[in-house]
Amino acid sequence: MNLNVSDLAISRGGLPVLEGLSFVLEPGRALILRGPNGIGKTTLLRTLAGLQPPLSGRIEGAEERIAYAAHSDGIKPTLTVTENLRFWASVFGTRDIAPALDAFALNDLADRFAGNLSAGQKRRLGLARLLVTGRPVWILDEPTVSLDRDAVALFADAVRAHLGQGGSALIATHIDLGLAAEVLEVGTFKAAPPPLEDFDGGFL
Ligand SMILES: Nc1ncnc2c1ncn2[C@@H]1O[C@H](COP(=O)(O)OP(=O)(O)OP(=O)(O)O)[C@@H](O)[C@H]1O
Repeated sequence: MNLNVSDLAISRGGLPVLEGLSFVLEPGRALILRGPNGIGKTTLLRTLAGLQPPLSGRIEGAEERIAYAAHSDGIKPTLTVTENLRFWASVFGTRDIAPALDAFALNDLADRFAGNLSAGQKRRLGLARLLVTGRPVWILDEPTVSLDRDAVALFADAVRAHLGQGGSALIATHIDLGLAAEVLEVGTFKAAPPPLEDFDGGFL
């Protein structure tokens, strides 16, 4: 099933950010979001994840199918790595956390409290959560922040495996992940600034 986005307009803090955005994300495909800081990539991902409504347009194929990895990784610091993954598995109605531990090289850290992990280790745990969701559409906001080169490679491998199993991924990133993916330049869809209600006042 595709994720279909048609003529989407979105806002943040009451101001329009992007408009006229349309794309299709097919099973087995990855789409990389590119664009300068502040253009609206996070706002777009938040909207697709259902955290805020669009101004207008249509999003089809998102319901109950999206796993969202945001800037904040949402790990529970007083639970161990294993307990975190088991917690998320129970939330999403899945059982097997072993592939997630393996994919992100977390076995040696399995009994450590998540709050005591390094930034990159926490990020690996946050990304491992994707695997226990069982959800097919991964929405990822700068997923490689804090990751070293080996961990970036692990992440790219996990995405490739996910695509190979018929999943899809929409990834906002400033780095080259080495994935066979299309690139969507978000800046093309920058919204026009709202008209000034008080035109003269705008100069004062
Ligand atoms: N909580 C907020 N309240 C109001 N405005 C916000 C908020 N967060 C972001 N913005 C503004 O919304 C616009 C879009 O921000 P967004 O975070 O979507 O950009 P981005 O493309 O993801 O940027 P970056 O590459 O820096 O992560 C920016 O002008 C930003 O300043």
